[in-house]
Formats: sequence, C-alpha cells, structure tokens
Amino acid sequence: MANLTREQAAGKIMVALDKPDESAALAVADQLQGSGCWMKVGMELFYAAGPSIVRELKGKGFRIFLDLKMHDIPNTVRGGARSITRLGVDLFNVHGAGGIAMMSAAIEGVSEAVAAGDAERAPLVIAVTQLTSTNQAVLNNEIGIAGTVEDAVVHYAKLAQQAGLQGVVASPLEVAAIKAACGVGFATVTPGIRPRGVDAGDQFRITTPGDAVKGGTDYLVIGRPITGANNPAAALDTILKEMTE
Ligand SMILES: O=C(O)c1cc(=O)[nH]c(=O)n1[C@@H]1O[C@H](COP(=O)(O)O)[C@@H](O)[C@H]1O
Repeated sequence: MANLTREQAAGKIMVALDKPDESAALAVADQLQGSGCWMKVGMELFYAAGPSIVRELKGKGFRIFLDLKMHDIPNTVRGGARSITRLGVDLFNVHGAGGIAMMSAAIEGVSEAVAAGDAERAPLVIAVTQLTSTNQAVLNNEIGIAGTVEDAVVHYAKLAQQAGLQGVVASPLEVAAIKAACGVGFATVTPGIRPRGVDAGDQFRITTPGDAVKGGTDYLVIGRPITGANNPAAALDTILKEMTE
C-alpha cells in the first residue's frame, strides 16, 4: 500500500475536534484550514456549540464527520438522521449494536431528507462496531459478548452492510478482516491512531499512522495527538510525512 501523495494522505485524516466550545475548536481548526483534512465534530463540541459549529467549519472548507453515535429506537434514529442530513454533513455514525432495523432507519431518514429537497446530497452513514477503548477482557467479561474482538467487529460490519450502510468505525487492527468480509469498497474509519511515543490514553486497540495506512484503512480519526499538541499544524505535518513515506 502507501505511496500516497501528501494531498491524498490529508484527505484520509479526520481530526477529532474534541473541544469544550466553539472558540477552542476554531482555534485548532483555523491552524489546519487548507490542509485538506476532515473535521470530526463529536459529542463534547456539538452538545456545547450546536449545529452552527458544523456550518462554520463547512464554511471554512472542511468536510465534516458528525460523530453522535446514534443508538435508539428506529423511529428516533430516522428523525435524527433527517436532521443531520439537513445540516449538510458529509458522514455520520450510528451504533451497530442498535441492529439492522435501527441502521436501516438511519438510511431511510437520509433518503427522506434528500427526497424532500432539504439536502443537496446524502451523507455517508457508518456504524460503530466495538469502541477502540474496548479490549478482549472487557468484551467477554463486562459487555458479555463471547469470541474475539475481531469476530464481534466483523459481525457488526456485516450487519451494517446488510442494513445498507457504507462502512464502519473500527480499529486499524481489524481493517483486513472487515475488507475480507465486506469487500474493499466498504469503508473503514479508524480511530485508535497513535504516533510512536505518544500516550495511548484511554485507547486500547491502536496502531501508528504509518501502519494504519499500510493496513489499508480508508480514514484515520486522530484527536489528541494533533489537537493536544503545542502546534497542531506541525503535528499534522509529521503524521502526513509518516503516511507518505
Ligand atoms: O466513532 C468514533 O469516532 C470513535 C469510535 C471508537 O471506537 N473510538 C474512538 O476513539 N472514536 C472517536 O475517535 C476520536 C479519537 O480521539 P483520540 O483518541 O484523541 O485520537 C474520539 O473523538 C472518539 O470519540
């Protein structure tokens, strides 16, 4: 794999803007404007700053992954998906654990918003499989799912594909198994990225940016290694160099 251009590598990076408010988020985003990377808006920022932060980041030219991990009854998820689609995001996620009817409802909500003329185009919808902070013992002994983490991830990926979703969130360690089960065109969006020497924090199933690219992932979700750096643009630059080596 690899042999990526810098532009191609940047287009694979989704920066997790886990910041407490709009000004803290924009302080980071402004340093990365024009880099070609995506912005991921998650719960911390969205619950504080609301939909306007999405419009603001779109206005700065970023593609947006809205990470609200919907997990509810199908009717509620359908409505949530309609609202998210109207916002004009490029990609959003739901929990695979909600099952096929719930995931299909998300796709229906997207289609309804597009058919009503409320959105120019349909965002991609992906399913969270097993959180990258989950390890084998937690999966088996706390969550109560038997088998390996990889088995559980692939199981959710197959359900997501059946429901009509375009991909999944998983760790880079499971990319090969997901692609083998669902095809290379089924998108893998992978957090759990840690450059060598950077603290893993609460992440468990991790790889370096270079190994994630070699493993064939489509998108690398990277938060603290960039947003927590003294110079986020320089941190991104170092990661891009590793990805294009
Ligand atoms: O859906 C996600 O984006 C997600 C799923 C998952 O399994 N693990 C995971 O870390 N994430 C998100 O990816 C980002 C990772 O951030 P860092 O650990 O700071 O690089 C966070 O915003 C998480 O909410």
